[in-house]
This record gives sequence, C-alpha cells and structure tokens, in this order.
Amino acid sequence: MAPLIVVQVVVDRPLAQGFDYLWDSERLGGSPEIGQLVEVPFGRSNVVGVVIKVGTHSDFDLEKLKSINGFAPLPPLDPAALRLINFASQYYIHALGETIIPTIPQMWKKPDSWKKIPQKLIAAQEKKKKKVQLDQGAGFIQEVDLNAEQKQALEKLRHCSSKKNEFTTMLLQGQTGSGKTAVFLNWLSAILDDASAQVLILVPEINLTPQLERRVRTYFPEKKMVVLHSGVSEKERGIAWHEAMTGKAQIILGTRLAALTPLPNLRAIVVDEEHDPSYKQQDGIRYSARDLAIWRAHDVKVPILLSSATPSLETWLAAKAGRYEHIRLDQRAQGAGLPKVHLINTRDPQNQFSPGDVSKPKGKSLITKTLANAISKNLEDKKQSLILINRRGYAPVLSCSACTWLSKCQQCSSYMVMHKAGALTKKSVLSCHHCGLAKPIPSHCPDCGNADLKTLGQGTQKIEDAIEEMWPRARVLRVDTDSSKSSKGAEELFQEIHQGKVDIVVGTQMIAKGHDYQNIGLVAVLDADARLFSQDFRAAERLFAQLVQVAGRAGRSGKDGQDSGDIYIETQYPESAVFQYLLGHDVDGFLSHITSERQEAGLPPFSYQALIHAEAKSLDKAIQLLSTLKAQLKSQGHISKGLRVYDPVPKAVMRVAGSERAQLLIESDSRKQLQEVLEAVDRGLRENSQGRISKAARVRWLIERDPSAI
Ligand SMILES: Nc1ncnc2c1ncn2[C@@H]1O[C@H](COP(=O)(O)OP(=O)(O)OP(=O)(O)O)[C@@H](O)[C@H]1O
Ligand SMILES: [Zn+2]
Repeated sequence: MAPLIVVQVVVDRPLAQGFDYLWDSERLGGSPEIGQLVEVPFGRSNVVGVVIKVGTHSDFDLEKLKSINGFAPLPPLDPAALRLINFASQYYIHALGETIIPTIPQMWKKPDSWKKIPQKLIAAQEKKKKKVQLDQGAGFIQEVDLNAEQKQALEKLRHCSSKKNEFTTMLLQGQTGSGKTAVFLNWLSAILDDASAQVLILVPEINLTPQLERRVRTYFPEKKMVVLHSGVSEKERGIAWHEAMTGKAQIILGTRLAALTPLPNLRAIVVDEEHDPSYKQQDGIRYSARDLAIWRAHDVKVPILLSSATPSLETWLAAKAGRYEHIRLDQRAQGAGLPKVHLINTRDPQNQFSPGDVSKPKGKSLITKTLANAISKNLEDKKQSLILINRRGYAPVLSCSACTWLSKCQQCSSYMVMHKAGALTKKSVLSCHHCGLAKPIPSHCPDCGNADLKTLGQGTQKIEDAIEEMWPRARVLRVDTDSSKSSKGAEELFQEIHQGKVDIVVGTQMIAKGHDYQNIGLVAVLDADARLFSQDFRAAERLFAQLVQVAGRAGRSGKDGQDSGDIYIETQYPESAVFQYLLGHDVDGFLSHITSERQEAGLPPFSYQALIHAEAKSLDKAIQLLSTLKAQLKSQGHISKGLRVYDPVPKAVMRVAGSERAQLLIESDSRKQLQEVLEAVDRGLRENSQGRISKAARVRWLIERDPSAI
C-alpha cells in the first residue's frame, strides 16, 4: 500500500488555521507540493485552497480526514511568493487563506474549468499576436537623448543597484515633467537585457496605465509585457497572471493588486507616484502595496525604485536619513520652468464680479472674476484649461427654501448628491455616494410641500454648466468617474484632450495625476479649502501633493524661456502653509514643515498606528465591543509605556447602508510592540466570534494596520 499523504490546506475564510486532507495519489496522479492550488470539500460545499504543508501525520483522526478533490493545472506558487503572502498575513493580522486566495484570479478558482484552461490559453495567445501596436514617438527617449541631469540620475541609479543580489531602496524625486519615467525606463532596460529577468512596475490607478502601457511597449517591443489591474477582464487577468507566475512575462505593469503576483525571476521593482493613497487597499486585507513591494524587494534581494514629485513624508524622511538612496531631478525635461502659482483670495472684493460688471460673461458666476479673466486670456492664446473640483455630481445637497429639509440619505449619515440627467442616468437623481441608493428628485419638499428646492454647493456638473454658459464657443469636457463610465471610457476622454479637441476640461482628481498633457496653459483649483481643515492629520500632506501634481500638468512642453503655464487656486486662506510653500514649489520646505508638526504631536511616521473597526445594527453595540476590548487590553497588562489606546469613537460618516460604525485607535512608538498588541487583540476578538462577527452582539470587526486615514 502506498504511504499515506496528509496535506494542510488554507481556504478563503477568516480562520487562523489550515485544514488537513488526504492526498489520494492513485486517484489524483502526481504528488502534492507546497503552494499548489487544490479543490477540497469544505463544510457542505467544495472550495479552492492552497497547500501549505505536506506530511504523513495529522493531529486528527486519519479515518475522518476527507480527500482532496483535484488540483489546478498550474505550477505551485513559488516559495518567495508564499513568503510574501505569509508576511502580509502576519503583519496585517489577516488569516493566511483569506490573504492568499483573493490574490489568485477567478479563472483559476473554478475547478470545473481546470481541464479546459490550457486550450483557452493557447487560443488567447494566438489572438494576441496580431494586435500589438506601437505608438512610436510617444515619450520614447533613448539613453543618448536624456538631458545631462537625467543622465546623471541614471548613472546614480545604476551605481546604487550595480551589485547582483543586493537590496536597495532608491527614491527618485523629480519635479513634475522632469522626465522621471524616461529615466526609470532606461534603468530597467539594462536589467531586462537578461532574457529571463522580470521587472514589476506599479502604478496607482487604472486611468494612468494606458498611457504608460504604450510608453513601456515602445521601449521594449521585444519583451513580453502583461498588464494587471481591476479593469482587465477576468480571462485576460487569468492569462496575464499565469504568464507572470510561470516567468514567461518579463514586464508586469499593474496597480496595487499586481504587487502580490508570484514572479519567480523578479529582478527590480518600480513604484511610480509612490506617495499615492490608492496604493492602500481599502477592503479585505488592508495592505499598502508600496510597503509590501519594499518588503518583497528586501526578501528577494533586488533593487526597488520609488518615484515621485511629491514623496510621502515616510519615504522622504527615510531618504534624508540615508536609509534610501536619494536621487533628484530638479529641472523640467523639455526646458520649461514650473508654472506660476496664483492664490486668489475669494474674500477680496477685487477678485469678485460686482453686480452690473460689464466684463462679466453671461451665466452664473461660480468662479471669481480674476479666474474668469485668466481663462478668457488662455482661450485667446489657444491653450487648454484644466479646472479641478473634487466632487462629482451637480450639487452635494438639495435643500428646501422654506423649511429645514435637506436631502439626507435614509440609510446613511450623509447627504444625497444631486446628479443631473446625462449619459449615465436618463433622469436627474439624488444619489448617495456611500450606499449607492438613488431616488428621483422630488418636485416638492417632502416635509412642507414647497416647490422651491435649491441646490447647495457645487460639483463637476454644475461647474461644467456654468463654464459652458460663460464661454459658449469653447469646447468643454467633463472628466470624472461618472463621465468615464458612460459611453466613452476614461482613455477616450483623455485622448480627446491630447488631440486638442477640447478647450476646457472640468474634472475631479482623475485629471490631476501622472498624465503627460502637452498643451495645458492654465490649471484652476476651486475647492482646495474643503480639504484644508480636516480631522485627518494627513489631509494637508495629501492636498499639497495633489496641488503640486495638478500644477505639474501645466506648461509641460514650454521650451526655454517660454510661458510655463499658470495655476490659480481659489481660497479664503491664502496664508495657509500648504499654499505658501506651493508658491515657491517648495516640496522639501513643506515636508520639513510637516515633519516638525508630526514629531511634536507624536504622529506617524514618528509612531505606528492601527485601527480596530466595528460595525453593527446600532452604534452602542459597536462602541460596546471596542470598550470591552480596551478594558481587556488594560487588565491583561498590554497597555504599557509607549502604547496609547484611545477611546472608541463613531466614524466620521457613522451610518452607512443601515449599519453603524465605530473605531478604536491604537498607537505605539514601536512597530514590534504594536504587532504584539494587535496579535492579542486578534486572539481576544476571535475567541468570542464566528469568523469576524462577535457571537453575542453581532458586531463585525476588522483590524487595520497603518491606516491611511483616521
Ligand atoms: N531628455 C528629454 N528630452 C526631451 N523630452 C523629454 C526628455 N525626457 C523626457 N521628456 C519628455 O518630457 C515629458 C515629461 O517626461 P516624463 O513623463 O518622463 O516626466 P515625469 O517626471 O515622469 O512626469 P510627471 O511626474 O509629471 O508625471 C514627456 O513628454 C517626455 O517625453
Ligand atoms: Zn446612503
């Protein structure tokens, strides 16, 4: 009789342990391997899992063990990928199975189709061969064409990463438009000379990938490249992931979800726009893709390059302290200067239209006179304008002019946003951005019957209308998640801008990032103040980064001495530090300034944080669970020097879709101490829970390490 084989398998459930199964060699053929994807009976159904142990013993009765149903036609996940996922699971206090299974594309999690997959792959490969098209000329700067500063940066990158099998972290800090992308692509080029080498390029958001994708393809037409982000179809993602994990793809370009892809021959990592908050996963395991990428580079001993015009405070301080190599590009690549910053004080009557002002264009004046004049001038100069307002929809609230009625969401503690009819919705609606509830616009006030309902505040749609009225001959385009979901996708909207088919673009932060526009003469920011006074201590850092980034879209192609574009910011508080440092494009000055603020307050990166989230039918229950948890930590002696456990509080938006939410903040001076406490928290909560729901009070809980917003 063949010896008995016992394998331990983890599945996608919030359970700390793995489960033992028998491997029936005769029926299955082949032998089990760690990292193999298998199908197992679990409860009353069958689920996929990953083998984490292979042996001949079990602590359970062998007679009662069930057998593995089958295994996927895939090589096992390689040991480095398993180490990475193990680390993520421990560091973010998230069960191993629940960490590993979501990283595998759907296509590989359907055991029914495991037999058919190989044919699918071949068919897809054939089809793909035909449609590779290159966009010659688009940002293809060869090494010889780099300017002196870029060449120097490239030299330094090569020097710092010249030793084989050595981990280094490098920060490439360069002005917007300084040609960072051109530098890192040339850096990767030498690494890719080794035919088997794989490189991972992470970008923050989907709408950034098409442009960069074309650029990378143009640099490396011979290399196999795959793109991984949530906009890629399931089938394509399954194929791309397979090519990455089998070492067939050399270039893996993707968003945060690509950070956990198994890459057996990984030689270098680039994290573009490393400061971007979208590297943080906001549901399930709440990891930072940038932080995991750094751990991964360290683990497999390869260089990692973080690139940004506005590095995060964490990264910048590490570079200052010499833990990261600091490489800089201080000039714009095409010779232009940086755009001139204008702060428009909205309290100053001189900046406003006066009633009866003859210069006032027609329509509602939702913008200042100073800005309107600048836009008119920019139109005359045949340059494009970019107007940023970080709120989609028509207006954030609808109100009654006769009573106190406001368009509150019945399921959430927030207001319903008015959206005007458009390509996405046939009729105007009130829609809740938290729970998705949508309702027709009432014709009368539901409370008092008054027919005069007014909008409060403004979103992209209202500004778009106002701009169209003021400049009826200008071609206006709105770019936000609504407009990009309708008939045209984001990529098509951006193409229209690039091709000069648009004069004025109104959009949310979607338009602010990474895009390499060539003809923007003016950038305007309308609602910067809304983010100036936030309870989140990172708000100012984010706002500053975003303003530098959006300003960086202007005047990129201006040649020496030519106009380098303008950015106008409407604000009631021009004296705020954020704006004052922006005037001089002083990124380092601003980062020094917030360093001292954070240090004094003992906030990250001078301390480490975690949030315990709780959600229940009533706020009391959620708070109760967290209070009990806090008391437990105290009585078990966990609250010692250097550790601060705050009181539980309701979340900023307390009610969402009928659930009420609270959080508990834990802060420590040491990563290690925080790890220990969080492990204790996890054990404590698990003891009285089924999965992640407390048995008694039905409170759903979740631990979040290094929260990006508190
Ligand atoms: N050496 C060069 N000579 C001429 N043009 C260049 C050179 N290097 C880069 N460029 C061009 O300058 C523009 C900006 O370069 P790139 O996109 O690489 O900058 P970046 O620093 O990554 O920009 P950002 O951070 O603002 O997104 C691009 O259009 C690029 O083609
Ligand atoms: Zn709602």
